[in-house]
Amino acid sequence: MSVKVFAGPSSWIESAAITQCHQVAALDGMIHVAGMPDLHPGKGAPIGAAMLSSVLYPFLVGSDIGCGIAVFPFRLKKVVPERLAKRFPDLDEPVPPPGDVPGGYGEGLGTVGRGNHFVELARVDEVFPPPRALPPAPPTAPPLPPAQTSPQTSLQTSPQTSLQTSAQTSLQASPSPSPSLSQTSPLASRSPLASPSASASASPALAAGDHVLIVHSGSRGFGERILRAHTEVHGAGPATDPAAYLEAHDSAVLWGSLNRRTLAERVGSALGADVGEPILDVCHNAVEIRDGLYLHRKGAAPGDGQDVLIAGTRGTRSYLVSAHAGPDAGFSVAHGAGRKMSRSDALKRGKAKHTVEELRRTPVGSLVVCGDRQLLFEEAPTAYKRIEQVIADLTVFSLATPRLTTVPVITYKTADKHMSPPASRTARRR
Ligand SMILES: Nc1nc2c(ncn2[C@@H]2O[C@H](COP(=O)(O)O)[C@@H](O)[C@H]2O)c(=O)[nH]1
Ligand SMILES: [Mn+2]
Repeated sequence: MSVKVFAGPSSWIESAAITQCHQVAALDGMIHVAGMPDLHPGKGAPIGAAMLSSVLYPFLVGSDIGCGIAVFPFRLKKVVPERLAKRFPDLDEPVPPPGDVPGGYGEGLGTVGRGNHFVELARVDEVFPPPRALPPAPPTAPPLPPAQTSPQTSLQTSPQTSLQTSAQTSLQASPSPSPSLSQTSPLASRSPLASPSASASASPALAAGDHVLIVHSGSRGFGERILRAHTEVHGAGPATDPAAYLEAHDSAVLWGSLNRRTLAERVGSALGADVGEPILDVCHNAVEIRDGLYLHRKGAAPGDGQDVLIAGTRGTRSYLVSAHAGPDAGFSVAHGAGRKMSRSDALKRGKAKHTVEELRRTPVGSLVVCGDRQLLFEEAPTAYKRIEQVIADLTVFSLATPRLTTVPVITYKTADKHMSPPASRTARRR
């Protein structure tokens, strides 16, 4: 029941998020809570955290089970952003599901979903020279770098804000997951997505100027249905039948991945692009079984020996990193910049600060396809923390090594009826 937050003295972490980490640490069976530098408060549980426990808690994964970020090589003959933005298909309209869709859940396949989800055409910007040798994941807790001690003082606004303390509540004996479950769960042995830590670090064959499609989406209504079935009976309590929850969870993880591929194919075919196999597809809301324990991740990417795209915002760079996090960090890294403002604050402040036109063309010159004005403000780049700070923290704490950056060209959030595709404009003229 320890809590450790990987944020340096210059990083701003809301005290409410630290409080949530300690509340989670006090749960029965909880062993360790690792907060990432993009840590921020969520609904009842922190976002940007990896939580290791002998007890399985579905609410710690949340409703968007299987949400993740995939990066696809996206080869286009000519990139004229204004023209391409108009050709994006309506990604709020689902496609017919295949017969063997995971979990038999057919609704909403091929849709991006609202909120933070997005499909982004991005350009590879800076490619960093390869590191000489990646440090292996430490077998035990590494000594703290100097930066780790300072935030303890800078964040001491409440008794619960110290960054590495033991939770006040003592660990109560709780049943460990049965060994047979750990061995037989699909999570223990199946696909790299279902077993996030299993995937190897691949060197992406990308060069500056190449284009990629970044797809951030989850399991839409499927994950929500799975969580609701649990919470309606047990609220924030543990899963009484972990195997049943895990079976549904694994289907949602696969569904999320299928959805990201479907989105990439839809956009590829509408834009006339050649879409390759994903360079990476990493799920940041899931539970992994590790040494017979449950490692819950909510807004945290598996980070022990694999590449991860850490999203910035639609108006800043994103970073592809090689992750090498150890047990202290819950074998995890950040998944994004993390929200700095609540949606309502972003809306209120944004309206005073930005025009809609400003938000449709970002400071890096990229275009935003978003027909929903409110979402434009809620998701403004200024609503997020600085991605450079997140990456600096991951680097200082030896959790990740930056490999390259991407810069947005077109970010699709939701259909914009003013930007109809050429085909429908032609149809209307007839
Ligand atoms: N490159 C972009 N990144 C974005 C955009 N909108 C949000 N974000 C980042 O994604 C993470 C994901 O958050 P999650 O908790 O919903 O999984 C978020 O922290 C932002 O940093 C965007 O349009 N483009
Ligand atoms: Mn997500």
